[in-house]
Amino acid sequence: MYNILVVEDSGVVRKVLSKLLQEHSYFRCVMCVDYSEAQARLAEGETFFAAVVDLNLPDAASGEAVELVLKHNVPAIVLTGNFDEGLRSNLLDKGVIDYITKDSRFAYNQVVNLLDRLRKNLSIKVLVVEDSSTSSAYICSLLRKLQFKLLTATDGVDALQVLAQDQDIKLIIADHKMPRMDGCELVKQVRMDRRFQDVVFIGLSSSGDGILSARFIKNGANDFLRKPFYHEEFFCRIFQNLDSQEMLEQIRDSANLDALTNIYNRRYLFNQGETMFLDSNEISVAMVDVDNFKQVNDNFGHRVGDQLLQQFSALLIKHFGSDLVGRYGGEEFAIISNRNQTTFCVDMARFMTSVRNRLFTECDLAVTCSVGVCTTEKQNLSDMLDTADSHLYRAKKAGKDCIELCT
Ligand SMILES: Nc1nc2c(ncn2[C@@H]2O[C@H](COP(=O)(O)OP(=O)(O)OP(=O)(O)O)[C@@H](O)[C@H]2O)c(=O)[nH]1
Repeated sequence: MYNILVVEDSGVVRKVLSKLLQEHSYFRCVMCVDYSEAQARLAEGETFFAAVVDLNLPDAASGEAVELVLKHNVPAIVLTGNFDEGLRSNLLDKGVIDYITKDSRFAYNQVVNLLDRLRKNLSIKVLVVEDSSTSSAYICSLLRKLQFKLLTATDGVDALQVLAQDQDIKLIIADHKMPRMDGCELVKQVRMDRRFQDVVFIGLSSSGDGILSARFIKNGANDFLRKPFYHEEFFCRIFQNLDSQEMLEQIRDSANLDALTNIYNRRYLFNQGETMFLDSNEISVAMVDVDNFKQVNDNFGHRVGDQLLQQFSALLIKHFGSDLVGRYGGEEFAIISNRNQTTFCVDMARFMTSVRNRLFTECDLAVTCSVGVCTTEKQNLSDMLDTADSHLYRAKKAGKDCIELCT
Protein backbone atom coordinates (compact mmCIF):
# COMPACT_ATOMS: atom_id res chain seq x y z
CA MET A 1 0.00 0.00 0.00
CA TYR A 2 1.31 3.44 -0.97
CA ASN A 3 0.26 6.29 1.33
CA ILE A 4 -0.49 9.53 -0.49
CA LEU A 5 -0.78 12.72 1.52
CA VAL A 6 -3.19 15.24 0.01
CA VAL A 7 -3.08 18.79 1.45
CA GLU A 8 -5.94 20.74 -0.11
CA ASP A 9 -8.53 23.15 1.29
CA SER A 10 -11.11 22.76 -1.50
CA GLY A 11 -13.66 20.06 -0.67
CA VAL A 12 -14.44 19.52 -4.35
CA VAL A 13 -10.79 18.95 -5.27
CA ARG A 14 -10.34 16.58 -2.31
CA LYS A 15 -13.40 14.62 -3.41
CA VAL A 16 -12.23 14.34 -7.03
CA LEU A 17 -8.71 13.27 -6.01
CA SER A 18 -10.02 10.78 -3.48
CA LYS A 19 -12.30 9.20 -6.10
CA LEU A 20 -9.55 8.98 -8.71
CA LEU A 21 -7.04 7.55 -6.21
CA GLN A 22 -9.57 4.95 -5.04
CA GLU A 23 -9.54 3.48 -8.55
CA HIS A 24 -6.02 2.25 -7.76
CA SER A 25 -6.36 -0.19 -4.89
CA TYR A 26 -2.67 0.18 -3.95
CA PHE A 27 -3.03 3.88 -3.09
CA ARG A 28 -4.22 4.94 0.37
CA CYS A 29 -5.21 8.55 0.53
CA VAL A 30 -4.67 10.67 3.67
CA MET A 31 -6.54 13.98 3.39
CA CYS A 32 -5.53 17.18 5.21
CA VAL A 33 -7.49 20.40 4.79
CA ASP A 34 -4.71 22.83 5.73
CA TYR A 35 -1.08 23.32 6.75
CA SER A 36 -1.65 22.65 10.49
CA GLU A 37 -3.36 19.33 9.85
CA ALA A 38 -0.59 18.26 7.45
CA GLN A 39 2.02 19.31 10.01
CA ALA A 40 0.34 17.25 12.74
CA ARG A 41 0.02 14.23 10.44
CA LEU A 42 3.66 14.35 9.36
CA ALA A 43 4.77 14.76 12.96
CA GLU A 44 3.15 11.40 13.76
CA GLY A 45 5.95 9.80 11.72
CA GLU A 46 3.79 8.02 9.15
CA THR A 47 5.64 7.36 5.87
CA PHE A 48 4.24 8.76 2.66
CA PHE A 49 5.08 7.65 -0.85
CA ALA A 50 4.25 11.12 -2.20
CA ALA A 51 2.27 14.24 -1.41
CA VAL A 52 -0.12 16.32 -3.51
CA VAL A 53 -0.03 19.82 -2.08
CA ASP A 54 -2.08 22.91 -2.83
CA LEU A 55 0.23 25.89 -3.13
CA ASN A 56 -2.14 28.37 -1.44
CA LEU A 57 -3.82 27.28 1.76
CA PRO A 58 -5.79 29.45 4.19
CA ASP A 59 -3.11 29.08 6.90
CA ALA A 60 -0.16 28.92 4.47
CA ALA A 61 -0.69 31.25 1.55
CA SER A 62 2.84 31.24 0.14
CA GLY A 63 3.61 27.59 -0.46
CA GLU A 64 4.79 26.79 3.10
CA ALA A 65 3.05 23.40 2.89
CA VAL A 66 5.29 22.43 -0.04
CA GLU A 67 8.36 23.21 2.06
CA LEU A 68 6.87 21.25 4.93
CA VAL A 69 6.47 18.00 2.96
CA LEU A 70 9.86 18.39 1.30
CA LYS A 71 11.42 18.87 4.75
CA HIS A 72 9.96 15.46 5.65
CA ASN A 73 11.53 14.00 2.47
CA VAL A 74 8.16 13.31 0.90
CA PRO A 75 8.24 13.74 -2.91
CA ALA A 76 5.81 16.55 -3.75
CA ILE A 77 3.47 17.29 -6.62
CA VAL A 78 2.15 20.85 -6.39
CA LEU A 79 -1.33 21.97 -7.34
CA THR A 80 -1.55 25.61 -8.30
CA GLY A 81 -4.41 27.83 -9.39
CA ASN A 82 -2.26 29.94 -11.67
CA PHE A 83 1.02 29.56 -13.47
CA ASP A 84 3.91 31.85 -14.27
CA GLU A 85 7.54 31.38 -15.25
CA GLY A 86 8.92 32.64 -11.92
CA LEU A 87 6.69 30.31 -9.94
CA ARG A 88 7.74 27.40 -12.14
CA SER A 89 11.47 27.81 -11.54
CA ASN A 90 10.91 28.55 -7.87
CA LEU A 91 9.02 25.25 -7.39
CA LEU A 92 11.47 23.18 -9.42
CA ASP A 93 14.43 24.71 -7.56
CA LYS A 94 12.82 23.67 -4.30
CA GLY A 95 12.85 20.08 -5.60
CA VAL A 96 9.19 19.34 -6.32
CA ILE A 97 8.54 16.57 -8.83
CA ASP A 98 6.08 18.59 -10.86
CA TYR A 99 3.49 21.36 -10.63
CA ILE A 100 0.04 20.96 -12.11
CA THR A 101 -2.32 23.83 -12.88
CA LYS A 102 -5.88 23.31 -11.64
CA ASP A 103 -7.45 24.45 -14.88
CA SER A 104 -9.60 21.44 -15.74
CA ARG A 105 -10.72 18.06 -14.44
CA PHE A 106 -7.96 16.56 -16.58
CA ALA A 107 -5.44 18.14 -14.18
CA TYR A 108 -6.48 15.66 -11.46
CA ASN A 109 -6.14 12.72 -13.84
CA GLN A 110 -2.65 14.04 -14.54
CA VAL A 111 -1.86 14.02 -10.81
CA VAL A 112 -3.00 10.42 -10.39
CA ASN A 113 -1.25 9.29 -13.59
CA LEU A 114 1.94 10.86 -12.32
CA LEU A 115 1.60 9.09 -8.95
CA ASP A 116 1.00 5.81 -10.75
CA ARG A 117 4.03 6.42 -12.96
CA LEU A 118 6.18 7.02 -9.84
CA ARG A 119 4.89 3.77 -8.35
CA LYS A 120 5.82 1.84 -11.50
CA ASN A 121 9.23 3.56 -11.63
CA LEU A 122 10.19 1.98 -8.29
CA SER A 123 10.87 -1.29 -10.11
CA ILE A 124 12.38 0.18 -13.29
CA LYS A 125 16.14 0.10 -13.80
CA VAL A 126 17.63 2.96 -15.80
CA LEU A 127 21.14 2.99 -17.24
CA VAL A 128 22.68 6.46 -17.59
CA VAL A 129 25.59 6.49 -20.06
CA GLU A 130 27.54 9.71 -19.82
CA ASP A 131 31.29 10.44 -19.70
CA SER A 132 30.91 13.81 -17.93
CA SER A 133 30.55 13.16 -14.21
CA THR A 134 28.75 16.49 -13.65
CA SER A 135 26.17 15.79 -16.31
CA SER A 136 25.76 12.17 -15.15
CA ALA A 137 25.21 13.32 -11.56
CA TYR A 138 22.60 15.87 -12.68
CA ILE A 139 20.66 13.34 -14.80
CA CYS A 140 20.83 10.79 -11.96
CA SER A 141 19.49 13.35 -9.48
CA LEU A 142 16.47 14.00 -11.73
CA LEU A 143 15.86 10.28 -12.22
CA ARG A 144 16.22 9.56 -8.51
CA LYS A 145 13.50 12.10 -7.82
CA LEU A 146 11.29 10.04 -10.13
CA GLN A 147 11.95 6.92 -8.01
CA PHE A 148 13.91 4.97 -10.67
CA LYS A 149 16.63 2.45 -9.82
CA LEU A 150 19.88 3.71 -11.30
CA LEU A 151 22.94 2.25 -12.97
CA THR A 152 25.68 4.25 -14.66
CA ALA A 153 28.29 3.74 -17.36
CA THR A 154 30.93 6.11 -18.70
CA ASP A 155 30.86 5.15 -22.39
CA GLY A 156 29.28 2.74 -24.88
CA VAL A 157 31.67 -0.13 -24.19
CA ASP A 158 31.08 0.17 -20.45
CA ALA A 159 27.31 0.33 -21.07
CA LEU A 160 27.31 -2.92 -23.07
CA GLN A 161 29.12 -4.62 -20.17
CA VAL A 162 26.54 -3.34 -17.65
CA LEU A 163 23.72 -4.52 -19.94
CA ALA A 164 25.24 -7.99 -20.27
CA GLN A 165 25.25 -8.32 -16.49
CA ASP A 166 21.87 -6.74 -15.82
CA GLN A 167 19.35 -7.75 -18.42
CA ASP A 168 16.31 -6.20 -16.80
CA ILE A 169 17.35 -2.64 -17.58
CA LYS A 170 14.30 -1.00 -19.12
CA LEU A 171 15.56 2.45 -20.07
CA ILE A 172 18.90 3.74 -21.37
CA ILE A 173 19.71 7.46 -21.46
CA ALA A 174 22.94 7.93 -23.38
CA ASP A 175 25.01 10.92 -24.38
CA HIS A 176 26.43 11.02 -27.90
CA LYS A 177 30.06 12.16 -27.57
CA MET A 178 31.89 9.62 -25.41
CA PRO A 179 35.30 7.93 -25.61
CA ARG A 180 35.62 4.38 -27.06
CA MET A 181 31.99 4.10 -28.26
CA ASP A 182 29.58 7.00 -28.86
CA GLY A 183 25.81 7.02 -28.24
CA CYS A 184 24.83 6.41 -31.88
CA GLU A 185 27.04 3.34 -32.09
CA LEU A 186 25.77 2.15 -28.69
CA VAL A 187 22.11 2.19 -29.75
CA LYS A 188 23.03 0.27 -32.92
CA GLN A 189 24.81 -2.40 -30.84
CA VAL A 190 21.92 -2.58 -28.37
CA ARG A 191 19.34 -3.10 -31.15
CA MET A 192 21.46 -5.85 -32.73
CA ASP A 193 20.94 -7.95 -29.60
CA ARG A 194 17.49 -9.60 -29.58
CA ARG A 195 17.35 -9.48 -25.78
CA PHE A 196 17.32 -5.69 -25.81
CA GLN A 197 14.70 -4.99 -28.49
CA ASP A 198 12.27 -3.62 -25.92
CA VAL A 199 14.68 -1.38 -24.01
CA VAL A 200 13.65 2.27 -24.30
CA PHE A 201 16.65 4.27 -25.58
CA ILE A 202 16.85 8.06 -25.32
CA GLY A 203 19.81 9.83 -26.93
CA LEU A 204 21.31 13.04 -25.52
CA SER A 205 23.64 15.59 -26.99
CA SER A 206 24.84 19.13 -26.51
CA SER A 207 26.30 19.17 -29.98
CA GLY A 208 25.03 21.68 -32.51
CA ASP A 209 24.91 18.86 -35.04
CA GLY A 210 21.32 19.07 -36.30
CA ILE A 211 21.40 15.69 -38.01
CA LEU A 212 22.33 13.90 -34.77
CA SER A 213 18.74 13.38 -33.65
CA ALA A 214 17.99 11.72 -37.01
CA ARG A 215 21.07 9.50 -36.65
CA PHE A 216 20.04 8.42 -33.15
CA ILE A 217 16.48 7.62 -34.24
CA LYS A 218 17.64 5.86 -37.44
CA ASN A 219 19.96 3.64 -35.39
CA GLY A 220 17.03 2.57 -33.18
CA ALA A 221 16.66 5.19 -30.44
CA ASN A 222 13.10 5.87 -29.28
CA ASP A 223 13.71 9.55 -28.69
CA PHE A 224 16.31 12.31 -28.48
CA LEU A 225 16.94 15.27 -26.16
CA ARG A 226 19.21 18.22 -26.75
CA LYS A 227 21.16 19.53 -23.72
CA PRO A 228 20.42 21.72 -21.86
CA PHE A 229 16.85 20.50 -21.64
CA TYR A 230 13.84 21.70 -19.71
CA HIS A 231 13.06 19.67 -16.62
CA GLU A 232 9.51 19.11 -17.93
CA GLU A 233 10.67 17.98 -21.38
CA PHE A 234 13.04 15.45 -19.83
CA PHE A 235 10.28 13.96 -17.64
CA CYS A 236 7.62 14.00 -20.35
CA ARG A 237 9.79 12.26 -22.93
CA ILE A 238 10.81 9.57 -20.45
CA PHE A 239 7.27 9.01 -19.22
CA GLN A 240 5.70 8.99 -22.67
CA ASN A 241 8.25 6.53 -24.02
CA LEU A 242 7.88 4.21 -21.03
CA ASP A 243 4.07 4.42 -21.25
CA SER A 244 4.16 3.50 -24.96
CA GLN A 245 6.52 0.61 -24.34
CA GLU A 246 4.34 -0.72 -21.51
CA MET A 247 1.26 -0.44 -23.71
CA LEU A 248 3.04 -2.40 -26.43
CA GLU A 249 3.98 -5.10 -23.90
CA GLN A 250 0.37 -5.25 -22.72
CA ILE A 251 -0.90 -5.71 -26.29
CA ARG A 252 1.70 -8.40 -26.88
CA ASP A 253 0.75 -10.14 -23.64
CA SER A 254 -2.93 -10.11 -24.48
CA ALA A 255 -2.14 -11.67 -27.88
CA ASN A 256 -0.03 -14.41 -26.28
CA LEU A 257 -1.79 -15.14 -23.01
CA ASP A 258 -4.95 -17.08 -22.29
CA ALA A 259 -7.44 -14.64 -20.77
CA LEU A 260 -8.78 -17.02 -18.10
CA THR A 261 -5.62 -18.64 -16.78
CA ASN A 262 -3.04 -15.98 -17.71
CA ILE A 263 -0.67 -18.65 -19.03
CA TYR A 264 0.39 -18.86 -22.70
CA ASN A 265 -2.28 -19.63 -25.27
CA ARG A 266 -2.18 -22.25 -28.01
CA ARG A 267 -0.93 -19.80 -30.67
CA TYR A 268 2.08 -18.76 -28.57
CA LEU A 269 2.72 -22.36 -27.62
CA PHE A 270 3.04 -23.34 -31.29
CA ASN A 271 5.21 -20.35 -32.26
CA GLN A 272 7.58 -20.49 -29.31
CA GLY A 273 7.51 -24.29 -29.18
CA GLU A 274 8.64 -24.46 -32.83
CA THR A 275 11.70 -22.31 -32.02
CA MET A 276 12.48 -24.52 -29.00
CA PHE A 277 12.07 -27.63 -31.16
CA LEU A 278 14.55 -26.32 -33.75
CA ASP A 279 17.10 -25.09 -31.16
CA SER A 280 17.16 -28.06 -28.76
CA ASN A 281 18.88 -31.42 -28.87
CA GLU A 282 16.58 -32.98 -26.31
CA ILE A 283 12.87 -32.19 -26.23
CA SER A 284 9.85 -33.52 -24.33
CA VAL A 285 6.21 -32.73 -24.91
CA ALA A 286 3.45 -33.47 -22.40
CA MET A 287 -0.31 -33.15 -22.61
CA VAL A 288 -2.05 -32.81 -19.26
CA ASP A 289 -5.83 -33.04 -18.89
CA VAL A 290 -7.96 -32.53 -15.77
CA ASP A 291 -10.03 -35.69 -15.16
CA ASN A 292 -13.83 -35.51 -15.16
CA PHE A 293 -13.80 -31.76 -15.50
CA LYS A 294 -17.28 -31.65 -17.02
CA GLN A 295 -18.68 -32.95 -13.71
CA VAL A 296 -17.17 -29.93 -11.91
CA ASN A 297 -19.03 -27.59 -14.24
CA ASP A 298 -22.22 -29.66 -13.98
CA ASN A 299 -22.15 -29.99 -10.18
CA PHE A 300 -20.64 -26.69 -9.05
CA GLY A 301 -21.15 -24.32 -11.96
CA HIS A 302 -18.84 -22.75 -14.54
CA ARG A 303 -17.46 -20.17 -12.10
CA VAL A 304 -15.97 -22.93 -9.93
CA GLY A 305 -14.85 -24.72 -13.13
CA ASP A 306 -13.00 -21.55 -14.14
CA GLN A 307 -11.44 -21.26 -10.68
CA LEU A 308 -10.21 -24.85 -10.95
CA LEU A 309 -8.58 -24.11 -14.33
CA GLN A 310 -6.87 -21.04 -12.87
CA GLN A 311 -5.52 -22.88 -9.81
CA PHE A 312 -4.48 -25.89 -11.90
CA SER A 313 -2.57 -23.57 -14.28
CA ALA A 314 -0.82 -21.84 -11.36
CA LEU A 315 0.28 -25.24 -10.05
CA LEU A 316 1.64 -26.19 -13.48
CA ILE A 317 3.68 -22.96 -13.57
CA LYS A 318 4.96 -23.65 -10.05
CA HIS A 319 6.25 -27.06 -11.13
CA PHE A 320 7.33 -26.27 -14.70
CA GLY A 321 8.39 -22.61 -14.44
CA SER A 322 11.46 -23.14 -16.62
CA ASP A 323 9.50 -24.94 -19.38
CA LEU A 324 6.99 -23.64 -21.90
CA VAL A 325 3.53 -24.14 -20.39
CA GLY A 326 0.32 -23.24 -22.22
CA ARG A 327 -3.40 -23.90 -22.33
CA TYR A 328 -4.02 -26.13 -25.32
CA GLY A 329 -7.79 -25.83 -25.10
CA GLY A 330 -10.60 -26.44 -22.57
CA GLU A 331 -9.14 -28.34 -19.63
CA GLU A 332 -6.10 -29.56 -21.59
CA PHE A 333 -2.60 -28.12 -21.12
CA ALA A 334 0.66 -28.66 -23.00
CA ILE A 335 4.21 -28.48 -21.68
CA ILE A 336 7.25 -28.30 -23.95
CA SER A 337 10.59 -28.81 -22.27
CA ASN A 338 14.20 -28.90 -23.41
CA ARG A 339 15.44 -30.19 -20.06
CA ASN A 340 16.78 -33.68 -19.48
CA GLN A 341 13.95 -36.06 -20.42
CA THR A 342 14.28 -38.33 -17.38
CA THR A 343 14.22 -35.32 -15.04
CA PHE A 344 11.16 -33.98 -16.88
CA CYS A 345 9.25 -37.28 -16.43
CA VAL A 346 10.20 -37.43 -12.72
CA ASP A 347 8.93 -33.83 -12.33
CA MET A 348 5.69 -34.80 -14.06
CA ALA A 349 5.13 -37.64 -11.59
CA ARG A 350 5.78 -35.15 -8.74
CA PHE A 351 3.28 -32.72 -10.23
CA MET A 352 0.59 -35.45 -10.37
CA THR A 353 1.24 -36.22 -6.69
CA SER A 354 0.87 -32.51 -5.87
CA VAL A 355 -2.48 -32.45 -7.68
CA ARG A 356 -3.68 -35.49 -5.71
CA ASN A 357 -2.51 -34.05 -2.39
CA ARG A 358 -4.34 -30.75 -2.45
CA LEU A 359 -7.86 -29.43 -2.75
CA PHE A 360 -8.91 -26.96 -5.43
CA THR A 361 -11.34 -24.03 -5.50
CA GLU A 362 -13.58 -22.59 -2.80
CA CYS A 363 -15.47 -25.93 -2.85
CA ASP A 364 -12.36 -27.89 -1.77
CA LEU A 365 -12.46 -30.28 -4.71
CA ALA A 366 -10.18 -33.30 -4.92
CA VAL A 367 -8.92 -33.54 -8.48
CA THR A 368 -6.72 -35.82 -10.57
CA CYS A 369 -5.24 -35.48 -14.03
CA SER A 370 -4.10 -37.72 -16.86
CA VAL A 371 -0.90 -37.19 -18.80
CA GLY A 372 0.54 -38.24 -22.15
CA VAL A 373 4.25 -37.67 -22.74
CA CYS A 374 6.28 -37.86 -25.94
CA THR A 375 10.06 -37.89 -25.64
CA THR A 376 10.72 -39.48 -29.03
CA GLU A 377 12.09 -36.98 -31.51
CA LYS A 378 9.62 -36.53 -34.38
CA GLN A 379 9.88 -34.60 -37.61
CA ASN A 380 8.16 -31.57 -36.19
CA LEU A 381 6.60 -30.22 -33.02
CA SER A 382 3.08 -30.84 -34.25
CA ASP A 383 3.79 -34.60 -34.57
CA MET A 384 5.19 -34.65 -31.01
CA LEU A 385 2.07 -32.88 -29.70
CA ASP A 386 -0.15 -35.38 -31.57
CA THR A 387 1.79 -38.31 -30.12
CA ALA A 388 1.58 -36.89 -26.59
CA ASP A 389 -2.15 -36.37 -27.17
CA SER A 390 -2.72 -39.95 -28.31
CA HIS A 391 -0.87 -41.16 -25.19
CA LEU A 392 -3.06 -38.91 -23.07
CA TYR A 393 -6.04 -40.65 -24.66
CA ARG A 394 -4.50 -44.00 -23.64
CA ALA A 395 -4.09 -42.75 -20.06
CA LYS A 396 -7.79 -41.82 -20.02
CA LYS A 397 -8.69 -45.25 -21.39
CA ALA A 398 -6.48 -46.92 -18.77
CA GLY A 399 -8.64 -45.44 -15.98
CA LYS A 400 -7.32 -41.82 -15.66
CA ASP A 401 -5.00 -40.41 -12.96
CA CYS A 402 -2.00 -41.97 -14.70
CA ILE A 403 0.81 -41.15 -17.12
CA GLU A 404 1.48 -42.82 -20.49
CA LEU A 405 4.95 -42.36 -21.97
CA CYS A 406 6.03 -42.62 -25.58
CA THR A 407 9.80 -42.96 -25.33
N1 LIG B 1 -15.68 -23.71 -16.70
C1 LIG B 1 -15.11 -23.91 -17.89
N2 LIG B 1 -15.38 -25.03 -18.58
C2 LIG B 1 -14.78 -25.23 -19.76
C3 LIG B 1 -13.90 -24.29 -20.33
N3 LIG B 1 -13.46 -24.78 -21.52
C4 LIG B 1 -14.05 -25.97 -21.70
N4 LIG B 1 -14.85 -26.27 -20.63
C5 LIG B 1 -15.68 -27.45 -20.38
O1 LIG B 1 -14.82 -28.55 -20.12
C6 LIG B 1 -15.60 -29.72 -20.29
C7 LIG B 1 -14.72 -30.81 -20.84
O2 LIG B 1 -15.48 -31.97 -20.83
P1 LIG B 1 -14.96 -33.35 -21.38
O3 LIG B 1 -14.20 -33.13 -22.64
O4 LIG B 1 -16.11 -34.29 -21.41
O5 LIG B 1 -13.88 -33.78 -20.35
P2 LIG B 1 -13.94 -34.37 -18.89
O6 LIG B 1 -15.24 -34.20 -18.21
O7 LIG B 1 -12.76 -33.81 -18.19
O8 LIG B 1 -13.72 -35.92 -19.12
P3 LIG B 1 -12.34 -36.66 -19.28
O9 LIG B 1 -11.46 -35.81 -20.11
O10 LIG B 1 -12.69 -37.95 -19.96
O11 LIG B 1 -11.81 -36.88 -17.90
C8 LIG B 1 -16.77 -29.36 -21.21
O12 LIG B 1 -17.96 -29.43 -20.46
C9 LIG B 1 -16.48 -27.90 -21.59
O13 LIG B 1 -17.67 -27.13 -21.69
C10 LIG B 1 -13.67 -23.10 -19.59
O14 LIG B 1 -12.90 -22.19 -19.99
N5 LIG B 1 -14.27 -22.95 -18.38
